[in-house]
Amino acid sequence: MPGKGPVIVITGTPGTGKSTHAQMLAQESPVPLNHINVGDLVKEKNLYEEYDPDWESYTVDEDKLLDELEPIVAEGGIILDWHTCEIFPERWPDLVIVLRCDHSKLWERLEKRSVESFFPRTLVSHLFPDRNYPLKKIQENNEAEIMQVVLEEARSSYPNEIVIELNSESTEDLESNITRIVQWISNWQQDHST
Ligand SMILES: Nc1ncnc2c1ncn2[C@@H]1O[C@H](COP(=O)(O)OP(=O)(O)O)[C@@H](O)[C@H]1O
Repeated sequence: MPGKGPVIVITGTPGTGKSTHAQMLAQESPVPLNHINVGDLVKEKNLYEEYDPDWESYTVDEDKLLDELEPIVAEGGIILDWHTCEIFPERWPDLVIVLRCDHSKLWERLEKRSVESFFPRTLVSHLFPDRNYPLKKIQENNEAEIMQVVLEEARSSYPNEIVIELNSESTEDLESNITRIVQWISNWQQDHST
């Protein structure tokens, strides 16, 4: 979709490094990119139907979310950072990055979001609201990563040539991924300058 900059979707199972990549990319990109953490936007703007405290998750109101994002996407120059991507219309993204991570490493990362292994669940939400990440959610996300759910979703929703799978297991991966995406943005910029 043409605009002042490309529309880049960064997706992947929770914990694969989407926000880390998006923040770094926003800093290093040769064109200004506005990082939109879609999960945060859903909470801030109440774009959900209900909240499930057991799973610590929101059922997103997809119509409301798309209405909110449409004018922002039309402007271009954005990174959409979310653990799913198939609801975004095919015409939106110029590039879809799917981050991947070895499942045992991913488990360790997600475990850091949870203190449930040390304290009873009923206490956790009161004492540690920021680390109230249910163990069953770690399991679910781990299985999803093994089954490459997000990758399949991206491949079935967008043309193959704009879907790129990148490993995100180390800082070396992070740096080389950012270098590669920055190069892609420079090419995009050249192709779109008149
Ligand atoms: N490529 C990487 N190498 C090392 N650590 C990483 C990498 N990507 C992410 N992390 C770490 O993993 C954790 C989850 O990253 P985050 O960006 O919050 O994931 P997401 O946005 O996909 O949920 C953070 O502690 C982050 O520092």
